[in-house]
Amino acid sequence: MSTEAVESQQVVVESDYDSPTWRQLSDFSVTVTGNNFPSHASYADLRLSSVRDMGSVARADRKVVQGEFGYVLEDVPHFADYLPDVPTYPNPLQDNPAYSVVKKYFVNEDDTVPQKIVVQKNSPRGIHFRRAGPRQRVYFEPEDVYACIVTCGGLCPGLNTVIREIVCGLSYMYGVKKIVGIQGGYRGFYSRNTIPLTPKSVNDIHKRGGTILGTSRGGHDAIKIVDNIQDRGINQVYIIGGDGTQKGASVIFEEIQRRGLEVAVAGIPKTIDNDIAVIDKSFGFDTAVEEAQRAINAAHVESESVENGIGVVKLMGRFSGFIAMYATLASRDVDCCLIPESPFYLEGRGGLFEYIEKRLKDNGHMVIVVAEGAGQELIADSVRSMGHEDASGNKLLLDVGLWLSQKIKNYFTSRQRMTINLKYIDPTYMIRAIPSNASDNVYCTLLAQNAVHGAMAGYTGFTIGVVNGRHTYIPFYRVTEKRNKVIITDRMWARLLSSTNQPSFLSAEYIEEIKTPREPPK
Ligand SMILES: Nc1ncnc2c1ncn2[C@@H]1O[C@H](COP(=O)(O)OP(=O)(O)OP(=O)(O)O)[C@@H](O)[C@H]1O
Ligand SMILES: O=P(O)(O)OC[C@H]1O[C@](O)(CO)[C@@H](O)[C@@H]1O
Ligand SMILES: [Mg+2]
Repeated sequence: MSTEAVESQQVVVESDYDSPTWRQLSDFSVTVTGNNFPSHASYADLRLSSVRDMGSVARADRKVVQGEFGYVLEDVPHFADYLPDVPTYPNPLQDNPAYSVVKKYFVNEDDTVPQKIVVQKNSPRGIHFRRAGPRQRVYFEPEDVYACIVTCGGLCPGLNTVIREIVCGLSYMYGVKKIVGIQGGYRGFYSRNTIPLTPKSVNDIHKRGGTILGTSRGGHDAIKIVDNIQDRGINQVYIIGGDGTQKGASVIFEEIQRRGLEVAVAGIPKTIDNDIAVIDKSFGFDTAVEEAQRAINAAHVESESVENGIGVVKLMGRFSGFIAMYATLASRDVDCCLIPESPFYLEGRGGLFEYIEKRLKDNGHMVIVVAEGAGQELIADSVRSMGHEDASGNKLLLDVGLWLSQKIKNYFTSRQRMTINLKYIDPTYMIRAIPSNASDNVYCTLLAQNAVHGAMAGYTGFTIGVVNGRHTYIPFYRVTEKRNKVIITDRMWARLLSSTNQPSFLSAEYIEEIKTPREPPK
């Protein structure tokens, strides 16, 4: 990087991420001089001075570096930000025979990955994340590392693969010997014994579904958890779980930082629903879509074997319909896909019943895929809402599959409209409990290895994720502040609609409204 380019870099502390476009605080930005990207130590100094200048509006937990042409690096914390005197060591990978012939194995310290890859000639370069991978120097001697792994939230194919590859990555790449598993999710830190993990003990766990460590919802007590980490002398914490888990990991990291501990906290995002923001895809999703085909095939075979057969398949997806959408697109046997993001209605013109009737008349059978979070507002209208939450505070859903099946049956039996033959298939937990497929296994391996490289290099308070095909370290707040959802005005949903030929359930006014460009604010 040239000196001129470096001289124009500025460090700012973001004040308000809730606003749709993030605000540039030029009054408080600091020009970085020197002949390299900000080193961690100087960066920390700049960051803290910015924080002081900005008083109460500053967010000390966010590291944002600005460069030319609208370049923004949303960086992750590093030990050097709050522990300036921590010694560093050469990366032991340098002497690893497996990597000895690799020409450029270490990641350049300055490498970052853009979030937005489709750009126009004059558009700003936008948000970037720090590229993941091994660094020349590490912040731990292998014999000093005491690592732990915990899995939280619901099951997902690939959990065991990630556990296996963290253990093997730490052992084979860095020579780490002390690794333990925390049993039963977050509460296991303070209520259960740890289990030792070695490459031998995890050797074939990737062939099994579930998590060998167990998991749970609720039970997140940051003080007790960090007390336990401190008491045991653990200095690397690998936390595998969904959005709730990553929020919990962020709180643990803050407490660790507040206590000034040299403990790296690395999150590995997990969710079968694929609803974690920023990342291209979450592990286990491919496996889920593949396994869903079996249920859809069964529904298709059942429905086409009888007169006016209807197969209803419920798939997971509490807030996002990605599994349902991809499983539908993959199968081609699905006539209608219902997801939480696309409200639908049953009766009247353009409604679901009208479509089913037409489809049965034309084809003699049909398959409906419904994501578990779809139509919840319709069910709540007709059934008294349970209004319950699970131990983590997630709203418990009403069974849309059962409800929909009953509604369809009622519709066709009332006034002797048509004799139908409906089969309802709920494969949700069968899909979640299987081992990951080959492609997810590779994906899990790379996530685990890059999480290990990050922690060894002194990065902390990060989630490892693939952004535009590249592994990156993403600040926790980025993956927890919102959920990834199917955008029904994007091309992918249009592709689905054109493949199933189902109604969009959108009113003509709504379609007109989104097509009309809005007046820019004066
Ligand atoms: N805002 C939060 N702050 C601290 N801890 C949290 C927060 N939200 C959730 N957790 C903790 O994270 C753990 C997992 O959360 P949750 O049960 O919501 O699953 P998840 O990680 O979102 O995965 P899933 O995709 O299965 O929902 C629980 O132990 C819960 O107590
Ligand atoms: O029954 P559990 O374990 O609470 O999990 C159910 C939820 O977990 C998820 O699979 C997310 O992990 C959701 O799709 C589903 O609603
Ligand atoms: Mg969740």
